[in-house]
Amino acid sequence: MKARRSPGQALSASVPAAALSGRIIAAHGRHYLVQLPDGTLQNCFPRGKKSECAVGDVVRIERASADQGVVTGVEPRHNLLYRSDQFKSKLLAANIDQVLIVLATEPGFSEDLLGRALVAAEALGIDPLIVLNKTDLAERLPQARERLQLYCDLGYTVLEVSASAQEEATLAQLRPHLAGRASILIGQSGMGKSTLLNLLIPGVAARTREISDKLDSGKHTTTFTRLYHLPDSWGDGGMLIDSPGFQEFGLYHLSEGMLERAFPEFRPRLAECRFYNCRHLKEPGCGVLTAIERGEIAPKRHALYAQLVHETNQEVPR
Ligand SMILES: Nc1nc2c(ncn2[C@@H]2O[C@H](COP(=O)(O)OP(=O)(O)OP(=O)(O)O)[C@@H](O)[C@H]2O)c(=O)[nH]1
Ligand SMILES: [Zn+2]
Repeated sequence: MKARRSPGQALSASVPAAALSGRIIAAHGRHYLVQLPDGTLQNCFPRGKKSECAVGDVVRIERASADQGVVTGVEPRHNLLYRSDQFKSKLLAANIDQVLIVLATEPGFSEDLLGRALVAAEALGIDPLIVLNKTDLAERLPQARERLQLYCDLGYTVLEVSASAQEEATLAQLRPHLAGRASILIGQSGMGKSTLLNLLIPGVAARTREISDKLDSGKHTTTFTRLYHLPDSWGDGGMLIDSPGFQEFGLYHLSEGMLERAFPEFRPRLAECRFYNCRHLKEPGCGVLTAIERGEIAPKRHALYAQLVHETNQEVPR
């Protein structure tokens, strides 16, 4: 077995009593912006070399100067969403309730990325919400619906919206799902993530500039993960986290045992496998493989599972 240290583990231990407490609302490498209860933003850095935090983390800080601080501790997390391969981990967000996967009718979306985002959410035990945007492009809609039918059949919620052509209707559809919860937006480039964010967070451009100015301290503009508060009128403490678009969604940190359970359609079959340690790849008497033969599990879902199992077994080069 590989020994895997969870990111951020090193920091969780000691929390000094008299420190200030706030939430990380933006992160760029080891540079964090921490929002304090009075609304001020502090530029913060972790103390230890290995210590990592994520947007959404509630941290204790010690003020080093008027607008600088040192992160001295992290409150226990409910969860931590991250990507990883055998070389590195990339933290996405902590303490989230929902993964909002933004897809579009045009350009075509990557089903691989969708599948991985669903697995990541399942592994954390949080809800995924699939949002199909640009439904106003009517000629592209049937094909997108066809590609998403499998995921509807698996029980995932798919909302059809049009962020630029039907603003009010889109807001009305999303609001009940987002209000009072912490959601992270995930999507490939071009799906309309920024358009959605602009719609959901009034004044987001100015807010982003403020964060960017602080975080970059006058240097080049980079992309980074940011947390926005949903409008007060939406009710209690809802948050939306925007992550920079990415092409790869490695889930190296998920063990085979976690992977098999992250496919909801596999779960009822696991007890049917002849061998208690069945890997569901080519074992005789496998409940999952039998269900595929009967047409009850989609081969492409199993192909994704097999690929993730392959990736998680990659050796770390010495
Ligand atoms: N027809 C249509 N176009 C849309 C809709 N939403 C967004 N777009 C367009 O799709 C393009 C991409 O939208 P963005 O919001 O920039 O997409 P993004 O996912 O943030 O992409 P990146 O900025 O590359 O990360 C823009 O030209 C938008 O105007 C929609 O509901 N319908
Ligand atoms: Zn099996």
